[in-house]
Amino acid sequence: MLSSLRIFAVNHKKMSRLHINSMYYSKIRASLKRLKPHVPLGRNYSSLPGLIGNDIKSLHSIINPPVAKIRNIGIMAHIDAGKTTTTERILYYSGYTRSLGDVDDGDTVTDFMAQERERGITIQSAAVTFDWKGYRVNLIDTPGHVDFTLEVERCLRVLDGAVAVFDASAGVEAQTLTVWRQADKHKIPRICFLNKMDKTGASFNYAVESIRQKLKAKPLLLQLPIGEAKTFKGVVDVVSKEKLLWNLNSDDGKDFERKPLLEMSDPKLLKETTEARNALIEQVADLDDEFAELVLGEFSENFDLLPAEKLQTAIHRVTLAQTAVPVLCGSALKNKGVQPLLDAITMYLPSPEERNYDFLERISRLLLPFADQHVEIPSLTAGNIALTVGLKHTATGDTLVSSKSSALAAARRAEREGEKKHRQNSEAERLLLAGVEIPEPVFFCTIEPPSVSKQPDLDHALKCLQREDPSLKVRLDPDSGQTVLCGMGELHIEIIHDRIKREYGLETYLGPLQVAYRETILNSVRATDTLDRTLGDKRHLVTVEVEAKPIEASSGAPVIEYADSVSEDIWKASQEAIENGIHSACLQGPLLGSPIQDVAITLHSLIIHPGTSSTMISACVSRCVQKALKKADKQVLEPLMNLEVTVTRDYLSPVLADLAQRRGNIQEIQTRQDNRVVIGFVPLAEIMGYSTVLRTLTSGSAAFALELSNYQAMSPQDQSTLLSRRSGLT
Ligand SMILES: Nc1nc2c(ncn2[C@@H]2O[C@H](COP(=O)(O)OP(=O)(O)OP(=O)(O)O)[C@@H](O)[C@H]2O)c(=O)[nH]1
Repeated sequence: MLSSLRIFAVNHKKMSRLHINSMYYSKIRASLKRLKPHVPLGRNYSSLPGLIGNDIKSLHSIINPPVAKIRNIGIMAHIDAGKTTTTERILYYSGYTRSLGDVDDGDTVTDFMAQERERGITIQSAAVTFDWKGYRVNLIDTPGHVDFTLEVERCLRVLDGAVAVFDASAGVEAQTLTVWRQADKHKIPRICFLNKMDKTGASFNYAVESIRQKLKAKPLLLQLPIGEAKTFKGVVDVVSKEKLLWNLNSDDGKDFERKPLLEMSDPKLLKETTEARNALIEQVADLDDEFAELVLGEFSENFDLLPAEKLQTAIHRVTLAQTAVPVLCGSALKNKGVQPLLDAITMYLPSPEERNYDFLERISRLLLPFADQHVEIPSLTAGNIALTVGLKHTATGDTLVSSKSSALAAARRAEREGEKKHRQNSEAERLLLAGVEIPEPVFFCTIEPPSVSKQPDLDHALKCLQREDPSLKVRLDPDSGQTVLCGMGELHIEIIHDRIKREYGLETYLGPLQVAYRETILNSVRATDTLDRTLGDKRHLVTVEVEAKPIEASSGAPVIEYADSVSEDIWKASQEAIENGIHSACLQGPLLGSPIQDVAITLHSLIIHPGTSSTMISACVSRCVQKALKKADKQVLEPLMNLEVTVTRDYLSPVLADLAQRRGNIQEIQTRQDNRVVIGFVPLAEIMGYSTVLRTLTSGSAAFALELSNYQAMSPQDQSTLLSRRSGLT
């Protein structure tokens, strides 16, 4: 039996890139961060003889701990909330590193890609393994950019728990909402860390309230801050009624003192803490029957007598059940509050055996990740995260099983389950880890190799990159024969271009970046077509009649219907050829050559001469559908983005005036401390290069996040401007 050795499939020629590596980003907002000079890796890692160089610390972390002492966790957040800084502190306090890395200096462990160090952003997830008080923690730091959720999603499916990091001055921001929903989907227990408590405008209560309101979660306040913003100096542990103060003379935050709160020295804080503890006990009792029984029986008279361990065990159960989320606070940058966060990770987040996985897998070669360093290991117990190399056909989103026979057994079971479709939560579903959802790319551009002879090298590079990053799509333009890259945003394509150069040594040329439009039709139309061709001594003859009609917003692919007038025997015998023809016709609409969506195609008549090949049937159906689409009234659909701009009050007016010129539709302007948050929609075509404009308009003080909302119909005027521009008339 097996399971829960979860494996990230990574396949790449260079060992240095054997990290969890699918990428996913757009993050126009990222470019608002100041560019940083490349800083070579100069970190001081503890070393052990016999391991790769001096870079990797702990040999003891290679030895397998018991499963109950393993924590597989991810760190997730909105961009800039401080995930990487928090991870750096965690690595330092756990002894993994001997000096503190700084995102602003470009020398963090987990942001090890050259582009990450240069830009000060997280692009790929990085995994690190370290030990904390007898526990093994496998931790993944994920990117926080709002439109690039795939990398996060890819990680979430192998995690047992997650830490959601918040900027305490901003509360819940756009990307937090997105990843929170993803974590809900994968049923990941979470704890919240309100970071940046030292920052001007930091507000514990505001951030907690936004967790309650926006995430609809029940926060369990396990800590209270001592001071806020400039006065922040430590935290109170509500569970144990102790105060934790960081030694002002210790510049790395390693030294802090933990003291019980006393009536004599801290009467006010003690009163507040007792109230908070009582409220916490009541809240947990409300969510956990076992704890309620304990509290109402033995301790109903005086909650003060309830031992901290009993409360902690109940909080662990509630966290695992995901009925509430523990909340802690601190300042990673100022080195406060990170050690209690580590304690909470081991105490409240589940071990792999507490989660339901029913696999165990074996593979030939296993590696333990230490950011960009890797150590080969002979074996690993269930519940760990590891890397594997050399897989030729496995791509992101696949589930690996131990052998062909176990795969066949799984398939047989899945088949049996498929027959009992009415049963929910089938065996088949449990056999496979949830796949990743791959959003549709919204940008594309052509890419050319330096010379025709290098085209195979470029094809190979793109094939490898696509396996790592399924959000990157590559297709061949049928008219020009050029290779077309389709990606999630300007930066996504820019980084792919850069990686092809750095990792595959190919200097490629990108065409101008274009928005991925879609097309649809507005009325029903019919068309007929006949294909009559003799090849050699064989006659291929097909006649078809189809109807194309608009339908309510669908998933994108055309809905295919067969009218009663066509005999079932005839269409069933050629179903694959017919549907291939319809799909290929809908890939290129008549207006811009963009994919057609929200249409149904009905086959009304089909006459096939005996001996006609399926290629000819496909070709005839495709031509006929294209004829119908051409006859219909047509409509261009454009990607509409959710936009959130955070700007200081002084710059609000110019930002709004600029958005009005970009066909922006403002829904709401929120007040967040001294900032205004403009929330609305804007067509993607109008927002290209927005980071530079916004930086100029606001002297670099604003930030924005973008996310695809939906495809919307363009107004007749905008559509005709676009079509004239495309046909070179304007
Ligand atoms: N005042 C303050 N600033 C912080 C704190 N933690 C991080 N920062 C700063 O916030 C910025 C973003 O920090 P990162 O650690 O890169 O944030 P991130 O969430 O990893 O960002 P991405 O990886 O790009 O998603 C940096 O300039 C940090 O120095 C904190 O506790 N207080």
